[in-house]
Amino acid sequence: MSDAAMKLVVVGAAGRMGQTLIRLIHSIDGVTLHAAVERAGSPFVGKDAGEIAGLGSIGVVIGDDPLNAFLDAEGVLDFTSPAATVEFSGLAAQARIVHVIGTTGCLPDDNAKIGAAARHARIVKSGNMSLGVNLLSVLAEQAARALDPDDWDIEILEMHHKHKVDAPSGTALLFGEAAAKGRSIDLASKSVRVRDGHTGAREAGTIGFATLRGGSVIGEHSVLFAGEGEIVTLSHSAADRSIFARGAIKAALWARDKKPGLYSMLDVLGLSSS
Ligand SMILES: NC(=O)C1=CN([C@@H]2O[C@H](COP(=O)(O)OP(=O)(O)OC[C@H]3O[C@@H](n4cnc5c(N)ncnc54)[C@H](OP(=O)(O)O)[C@@H]3O)[C@@H](O)[C@H]2O)C=CC1
Ligand SMILES: O=C(O)C1=N[C@H](C(=O)O)C[C@H](O)C1
Repeated sequence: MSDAAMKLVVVGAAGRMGQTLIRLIHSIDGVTLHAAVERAGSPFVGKDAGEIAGLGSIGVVIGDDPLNAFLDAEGVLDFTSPAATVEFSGLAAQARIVHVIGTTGCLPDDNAKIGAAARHARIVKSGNMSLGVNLLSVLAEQAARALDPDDWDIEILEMHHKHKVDAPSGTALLFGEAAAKGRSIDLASKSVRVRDGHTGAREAGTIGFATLRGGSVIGEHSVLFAGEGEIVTLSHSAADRSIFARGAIKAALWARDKKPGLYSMLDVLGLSSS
């Protein structure tokens, strides 16, 4: 593997995560900001990425041509939108580079296209890039395996800032998948994502989701195991977006010498059980 700093592109450079990534790349060794990209027509195109991220000028101007940015880069860090991420995965495959995907809200059709791109790109995708959440997902899987579904109900609660556009959060779904794996069930057929009106009693074995939105909350998640007379709660609080950015950079460096394929943060962190 090369000793030179890994050349990274940040797409969605002016967004909440894009700015956080640019600040972190600037402050650590082993990675360098090769290019920064926003959508064509964005008011941030042509501006210095460091100025937008609050660093002052760093000499990297935000562009709107992702393929050109990817061709001489080694990896792309992507916290944008599902449509943009699908496009970027195809371009990352063309450029044969690492694509770290933090974008949430992808539908099955989007994931199929991302999976196809992973034949040529090294893709790491996760609904949450933090160490804490990924560790907690392993614990949620273990708890779900240990607790009888006839006696213990699983509910997943999340709260995020008022600007978030997808629900449930990628992290809530990650916890849901972990709990479903622990119970050896299919999440899609067992999840209850909305309750309203006369719902009837709770069906045993289902996994419920509840979503709160408001203010500037970065990310609060709880996985509740509710039994007769007791509740076990696994919870995670994000106090700063740098936990996600740090995970994304770690993922890019990890994937640098891997074969093309679709990987998760559990693979990156050595927490994968299968
Ligand atoms: N996995 C994880 O650990 C985390 C995941 N996320 C996820 O990351 C995503 C982004 O979150 P956040 O940073 O808060 O959102 P923001 O809306 O602040 O940032 C997204 C940025 O991407 C830009 N963008 C959208 N489409 C394109 C495109 N085609 N080309 C270039 N840039 C584009 C947006 O521009 P414009 O405004 O013009 O559309 C915007 O600047 C969400 O899906 C969120 O859930 C967030 C935090 C952690
Ligand atoms: O949109 C966000 O902000 C976040 N999105 C991710 C999610 O959907 O879980 C991760 C984190 O919670 C912040």
